Amino acid sequence: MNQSKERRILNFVLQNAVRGDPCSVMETIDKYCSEKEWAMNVGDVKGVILDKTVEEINPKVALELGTYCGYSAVRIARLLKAGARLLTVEFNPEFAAIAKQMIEFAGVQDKVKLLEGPSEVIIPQLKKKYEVDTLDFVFVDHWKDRYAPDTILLQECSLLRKGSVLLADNIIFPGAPEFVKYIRNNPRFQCSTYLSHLEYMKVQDAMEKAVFLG
Ligand SMILES: O=C(NCCCCc1cc2cnccc2s1)c1cc(-c2ccc(F)cc2)cc(O)c1O
Ligand SMILES: [Mg+2]
Repeated sequence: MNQSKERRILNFVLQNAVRGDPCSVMETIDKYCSEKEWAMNVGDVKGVILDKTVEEINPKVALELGTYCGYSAVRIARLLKAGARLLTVEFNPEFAAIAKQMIEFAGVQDKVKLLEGPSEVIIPQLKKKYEVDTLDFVFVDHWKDRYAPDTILLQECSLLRKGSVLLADNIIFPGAPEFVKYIRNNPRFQCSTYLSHLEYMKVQDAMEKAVFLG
C-alpha cells in the first residue's frame, strides 16, 4: 500500500530534523512542503502571526482545533512556559498517529495532549474529562464550516473567559465566511484581521484574531 503524503512528511522529518529541536522540525516540514509536496500546515509565514499571538498571551491552557501533522502544535508548544499545556484535537486517526510521532520527535510531548475525535464531541468534554476551567487561547484550523458552530459551542460550555483569544486560520482561502460574518458582528468579540499568504503559496490568505469580551 503506497505511503500517504503525511507519512512522507513525517519520514522526511525523522531523517532530516534534529530530535528534540522544535525549530528544526518546523523548518524541515516547511522545507519539504515548499519544495516537494504542498500540505496544509499553517506554515512559516502565517506561523509568525501565530507565534506573536501566543507570545503576547502566554497561555496556561491552549486549545488547537485541527492538528493535522502536528506542525502548529509543535509551533505553539515550543513557546509555552513551564506548566502550560496545549490540547490539540484531530478527527482523522491517520493524521493523529502522524502528529503524535511528530510531537514526540520534537520533544514537546510533555506540553501537548492530542485528543482524537470530532470537535463537537470533544469540546463538551474539556471541563470534566480534561480538567479545563477556561481556555486562554484557541487556534482554530479545522473544518472551515465548523469555525462558527464551535465558537458558539465553546461559549455554551463556558470555556471562554474575559480576554480569551481565538486565532482562526484560512479566513480568505479556503475561507470561513459564516465564521467571519458571525464573529465580526458579535459585540462579545473584539476582532482584528491579519492579512498574509496561504502556506507555501503566493495566494492571499488571512488570520482573524477575536478577543472574547465576556
Ligand atoms: O481544510 C483545512 N483544514 C482542515 C482539515 C482538518 C479536518 C478536521 C476536522 C476536524 C473536526 N473536529 C476536530 C478536528 C478536526 S480536523 C485547510 C485547507 C487548506 C487548503 C486546502 C486546499 C487548497 F487548495 C488550499 C488550502 C489550507 C489550510 O490551512 C487548512 O487548514
Ligand atoms: Mg489552516
